[in-house]
Amino acid sequence: MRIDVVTIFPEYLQPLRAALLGRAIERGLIDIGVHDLRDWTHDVHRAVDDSPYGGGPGMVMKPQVWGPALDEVCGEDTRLVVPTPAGKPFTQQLAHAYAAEQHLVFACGRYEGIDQRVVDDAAERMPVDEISIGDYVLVGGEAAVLVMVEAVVRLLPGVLGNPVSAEQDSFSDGLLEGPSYTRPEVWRERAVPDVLRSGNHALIERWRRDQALARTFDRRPDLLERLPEEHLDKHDRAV
Ligand SMILES: Nc1cc(-c2ccc3ccn(Cc4ccccn4)c3c2)[nH]n1
Repeated sequence: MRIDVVTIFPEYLQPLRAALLGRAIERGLIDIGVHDLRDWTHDVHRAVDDSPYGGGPGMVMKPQVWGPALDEVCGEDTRLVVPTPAGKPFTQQLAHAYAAEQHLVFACGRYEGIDQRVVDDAAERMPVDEISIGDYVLVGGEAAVLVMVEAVVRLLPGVLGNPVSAEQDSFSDGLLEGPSYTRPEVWRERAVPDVLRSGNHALIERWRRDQALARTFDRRPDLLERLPEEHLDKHDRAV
């Protein structure tokens, strides 16, 4: 998979080259390109924004700069992803869909966003998704891209040391993950739940599912409403 990011703050994307993602790049599992949008400006001031038509606060990013940038960075098999507070929600399901793509290009806006004609024009040549990572407002798209790239790349074969955990993720079975424990057995007078040291794998699996159901019910009841009917057995309903 190839990922390209267009931004006026290329340095903001440096974390993509660290740790797990950095190792995935070194191992050739992904290629990542970060491009400075100002490389496509034409004026001495390298302007990327202008006042909004219709008035209102802030500035809007110029189509004459974004257009040529995306023309050059995007290719035949590109999916363009544009982070925005007004986007469709980014979910684990969407992360899996993106992990199957050949080429993702992320367009990082700043100010009040990018002139809408840039998205409309690109959508005539490629799939374009306007995506929100949550119901809060950031200053620009870069932090959203770091989140999405991490969620996508960890799903690629060979990236995670323990691939099983990608399937057992929170959300993968529709529930939140329950609590985890490691040594020591007792820490600040708090003991690890006995069942986890019982060696009885059926009991452990049942306890973990009960914990996941209880936590989901408490923190994200909306996820339970979305679960397909057959997803909960009669024991689950009793939890
Ligand atoms: N889930 C998300 C995504 C964003 C996001 C993504 C890209 C941009 C480019 C500019 N801004 C600031 C801004 C503020 C006000 C209205 C429009 N945009 C962004 C914010 N915020 N929250």
